[in-house]
Amino acid sequence: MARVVEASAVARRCVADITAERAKCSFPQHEVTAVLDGGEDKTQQRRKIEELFLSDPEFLDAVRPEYLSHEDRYANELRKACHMIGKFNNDEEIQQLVGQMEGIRTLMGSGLGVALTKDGNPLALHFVMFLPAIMGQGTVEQQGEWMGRAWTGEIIGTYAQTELGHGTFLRGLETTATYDPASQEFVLHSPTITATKWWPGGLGKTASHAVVMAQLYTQGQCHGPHPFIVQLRHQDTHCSLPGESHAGEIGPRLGMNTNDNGFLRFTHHRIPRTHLLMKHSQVLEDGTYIKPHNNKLAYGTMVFVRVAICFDAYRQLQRAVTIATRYSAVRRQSELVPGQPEPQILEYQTQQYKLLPLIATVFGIHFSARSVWDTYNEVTGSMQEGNLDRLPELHALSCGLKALSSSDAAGGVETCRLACGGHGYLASSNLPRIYTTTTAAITYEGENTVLWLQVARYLIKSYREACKGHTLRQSVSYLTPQPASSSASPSNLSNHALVKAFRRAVSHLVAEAAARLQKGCDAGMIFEHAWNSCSVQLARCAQVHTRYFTCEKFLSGVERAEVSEATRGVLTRLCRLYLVFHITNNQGDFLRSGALSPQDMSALEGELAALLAALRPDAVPLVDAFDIHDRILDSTLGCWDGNVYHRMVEEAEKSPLNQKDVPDAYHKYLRPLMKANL
Ligand SMILES: CCC/C=C/C(=O)SCCNC(=O)CCNC(=O)[C@H](O)C(C)(C)COP(=O)([O-])OP(=O)([O-])OC[C@H]1O[C@@H](n2cnc3c(N)ncnc32)[C@H](O)[C@@H]1OP(=O)([O-])[O-]
Ligand SMILES: Cc1cc2nc3c(=O)[nH]c(=O)nc-3n(C[C@H](O)[C@H](O)[C@H](O)COP(=O)(O)OP(=O)(O)OC[C@H]3O[C@@H](n4cnc5c(N)ncnc54)[C@H](O)[C@@H]3O)c2cc1C
Repeated sequence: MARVVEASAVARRCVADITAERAKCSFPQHEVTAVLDGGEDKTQQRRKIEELFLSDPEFLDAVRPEYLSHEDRYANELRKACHMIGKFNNDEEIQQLVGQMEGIRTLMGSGLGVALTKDGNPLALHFVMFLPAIMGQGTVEQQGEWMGRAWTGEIIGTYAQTELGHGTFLRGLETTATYDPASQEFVLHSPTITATKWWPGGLGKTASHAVVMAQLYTQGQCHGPHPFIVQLRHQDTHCSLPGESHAGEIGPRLGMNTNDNGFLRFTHHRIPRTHLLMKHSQVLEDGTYIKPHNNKLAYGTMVFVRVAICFDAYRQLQRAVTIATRYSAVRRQSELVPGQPEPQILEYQTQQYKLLPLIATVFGIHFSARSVWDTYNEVTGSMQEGNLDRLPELHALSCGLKALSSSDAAGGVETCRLACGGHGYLASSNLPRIYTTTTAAITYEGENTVLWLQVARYLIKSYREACKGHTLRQSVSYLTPQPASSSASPSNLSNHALVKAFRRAVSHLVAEAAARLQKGCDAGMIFEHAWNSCSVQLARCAQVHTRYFTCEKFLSGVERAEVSEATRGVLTRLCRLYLVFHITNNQGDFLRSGALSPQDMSALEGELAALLAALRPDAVPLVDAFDIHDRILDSTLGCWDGNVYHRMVEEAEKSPLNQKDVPDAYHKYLRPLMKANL
């Protein structure tokens, strides 16, 4: 009984601490929530959908997934994923709320969808890549043939591109699709072990179909990687199709273990000619190849997914920083002043330095991802009308923001874990799972270093064009060399002056890299070797350019937001923190280019400390404004009421090892050892 009384005193203290934080709020929280949701109506809609799904007992887990076997874990997540589709298909209210067609995809990828299927959704690839591939790469007839069945879940697909030997270098894929005009079929074949498809999500056991990327051969010529629809499993029995294709799961991974990532091999597997997705390029019955307007159009599905990943990174970081910030308001440790009560760890400036820039980063990713999404829609809209002019810009923007958001989010989640001390290492904090999910995005859909180099390629090309006097696209127009008179240090350090300083720092970095590249070529290196010898510097150009892009979008997003002065105030402080944090962390770039002076840096470092102090009272209110339901956070450390210690103990008690006082393993292994010498 004494223990219970003591425990509830602790609970009362924790709850009191977090409640006191909420009283400090300086802004109307619903406005920040609405900014992030895209309007108050969207907030209401999201909450309603969450309520409809979270109140459904089918989405509850009988035990923590970590305690299940590999197979049971997969089955449990598949059960929930299928129930999610069933619920969507059979409930008109949900369909209206989420939107008839796109809705189910949005739902699966939303914070809610990701939280319901905790360790990876076996149907994710179906919605995120298989359907978009058919939409983006199929003709109207092909869409008619496949889309309806795919939306309802009659067929389940994946996107099988990566092979054991090649992921990054698409032109190096080895799977072949050779056209046979006699039977009007393509013959799919994996000529070597390294041609085995490896990694596609859902390929192991879930998918009945796949979009397979293979080298297209016709009339004796190879035309590069193209997308083909391939049936993998029998429509009634779900058995593998005997002999000609062989699929399976690749085994346990760092995380996302219920995505049944798979392998696939073909042995002269025949598919009809019409299974080549022919929106951009065609093979006629006699084997004649019709070229696309641009041979990178076959890579379109990846462009879409790279943009989608930015939103995912945003949501994962939101969850992690909510957990770590709430916990930091409840956790008390050490003495700030000897003899005085232990402070909340959020009082330590170093803790604020870990968390507040991450709260700002959530907004930075939000505003820039929205902007890239708008660009994606504009560019794909004009591509429908045959105008491909802005495709290179979209490619560079989507590569840059995918790389920046995934690395910021993964680094940020790890910082949040560290900010929770030992308890952040517990599965029940949910930080390990959020981390393993987030860090995967650094690798998939284009490994980040490789994507940085794609951005650099665009920057150098643009810079060279600017030097020839050509006009550049808006996102890189600042690379145009400026007259010397415009390069004086800023007269003030306003937000706009700092964004301008970013522009100057990137321009300088790009000009230096271009000069070094040229020097290599002038010294007799072939361009590719010169490029490789500068690639560390080139990747850096891409990173700073993309950071500049996020700063610019953050600032314009805050300026344009239709909110009260109090909300604009807190968002402006966050934006300022984001700018100052990244500038003071990368001083070399700004000092070398003369964009800022050492005196400016001192002033900004002083301001950084002041910003942390100014934002400290709004830390918990800001993460509260992310409006993440406790079930979606799924964390003993991050729960709304702050009752952390009770939840931790409650979760620990559920461990299967705690169900028996003496485990069977004691009798089997430990006892013989302990009693060996008796
Ligand atoms: C939930 C998610 C689950 C995960 C799923 C997956 O991972 S699925 C698997 C995901 N896998 C991956 O993501 C694989 C990552 N790898 C790749 O995407 C490509 O192989 C590559 C881009 C690295 C190089 O490709 P390459 O060797 O063929 O090309 P290159 O370097 O010789 O450049 C030639 C020109 O093409 C341009 N261009 C390139 N891409 C695009 C595009 N999409 N659009 C428009 N343009 C593009 C480029 O800018 C350049 O233009 P320039 O300068 O000549 O005017
Ligand atoms: C969780 C997860 C899910 C996935 N899901 C899918 C899926 O559904 N479908 C699918 O097809 N694939 C999938 N993949 C595969 C993924 O797309 C590839 O792993 C990714 O594109 C990287 O390719 P890679 O593995 O060949 O790495 P590699 O290219 O071998 O990278 C290894 C190292 O080499 C470096 N490197 C390689 N090329 C260059 C270069 N040109 N310049 C400089 N450095 C270079 C990289 O930077 C990296 O450091 C998934 C992967 C993971 C981890």
